[in-house]
Amino acid sequence: MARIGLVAHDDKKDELVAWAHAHHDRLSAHELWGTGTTGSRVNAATGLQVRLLKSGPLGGDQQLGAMIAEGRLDVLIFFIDPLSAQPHDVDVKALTRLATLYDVFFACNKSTAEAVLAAL
Ligand SMILES: O=C(CO)COP(=O)(O)O
Repeated sequence: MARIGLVAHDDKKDELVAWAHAHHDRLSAHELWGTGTTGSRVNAATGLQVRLLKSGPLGGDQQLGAMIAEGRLDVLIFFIDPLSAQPHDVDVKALTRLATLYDVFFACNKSTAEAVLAAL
């Protein structure tokens, strides 16, 4: 069982929800964590039990970063929107930096998320 963080920027939330729905059975075998809005949407649409952190712009990205730094998260699935500026860009950078630094599985698009999930 892996500990997986799920996050998506607003324009990518539909895509992440659809991906989680498509992989419900596989994902249900893992411990799921999510930023507030993303996690709530996945829970409502799929019936999965994502444990909710704060919304990303209110500290949820940093909570996931802290989990990575403390060795409490194995995988980060973060559907990033490359076409929109984010008001909390510094938090996004901090999270992606820690995911890279601590060498956790880190998928920022759907194709990579498919590969990571298949590898778990
Ligand atoms: O902002 C986010 C990632 O940077 C995601 O946060 P929400 O899931 O709360 O929208």
